[in-house]
Amino acid sequence: MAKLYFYYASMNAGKSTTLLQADFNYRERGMRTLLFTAAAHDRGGHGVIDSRLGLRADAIPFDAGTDLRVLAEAEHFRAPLACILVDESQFLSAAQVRQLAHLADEVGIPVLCYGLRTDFQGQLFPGSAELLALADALVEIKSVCECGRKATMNLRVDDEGHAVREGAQKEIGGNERYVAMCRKHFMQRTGVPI
Ligand SMILES: Nc1ncnc2c1ncn2[C@@H]1O[C@H](COP(=O)(O)OP(=O)(O)O)[C@@H](O)[C@H]1O
Ligand SMILES: Cc1cn([C@H]2C[C@H](O)[C@@H](COP(=O)(O)O)O2)c(=O)[nH]c1=O
Ligand SMILES: [Zn+2]
Repeated sequence: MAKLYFYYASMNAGKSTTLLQADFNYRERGMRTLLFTAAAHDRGGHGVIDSRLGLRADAIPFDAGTDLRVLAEAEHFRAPLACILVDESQFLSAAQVRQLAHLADEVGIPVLCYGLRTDFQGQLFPGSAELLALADALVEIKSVCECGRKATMNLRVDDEGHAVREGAQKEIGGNERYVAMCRKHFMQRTGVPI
């Protein structure tokens, strides 16, 4: 049975790199894949998955109105897909995650989602919450805080490097705007009351 996977991590942990390696692995064996990424996440260009190691691939951009099930079924009908890979899956809606679950369960295509677990306030993203609830496999991709502990949280910083505590959940950016860190240091820097 095809499965729905959620590979989750903090920022700068290697999610996009791992996705692009998995994609290459399928394609070098002659199998067809379908890639999605969030339209809003245009750090490396619109509809592009880019890793900090320099790997890049074009992907179908999704926004709130995208029906991933319809798009994937049409592609699968044209020529069978071996796998669907979704980057920035924290930005999926709950309904879109259910579309992906349908593709795994009813169409038989494995779906690999890569994304953040929590935002700059330590709250789940909508897509991450639904993936944590529905995925067959939850796989953590690990990275380290400056102290050597596992980095599980994402601190948003301003231009002076000060912690940002309030703001919209979605703010596209990279290493200049976010620092992955362990929970202890995230709590200390944000001053979140216990
Ligand atoms: N030149 C490099 N050589 C090896 N690793 C690198 C290099 N540049 C960045 N990295 C590593 O790549 C990882 C970030 O990869 P990326 O796929 O962009 O992360 P994510 O998608 O999780 O934000 C980090 O662990 C970083 O240390
Ligand atoms: C923590 C957090 C992140 N984002 C955005 C910032 C980036 O554009 C992506 C994550 O990129 P990655 O390096 O591929 O992991 O998500 C956001 O909008 N809000 C947040 O709280
Ligand atoms: Zn730390």
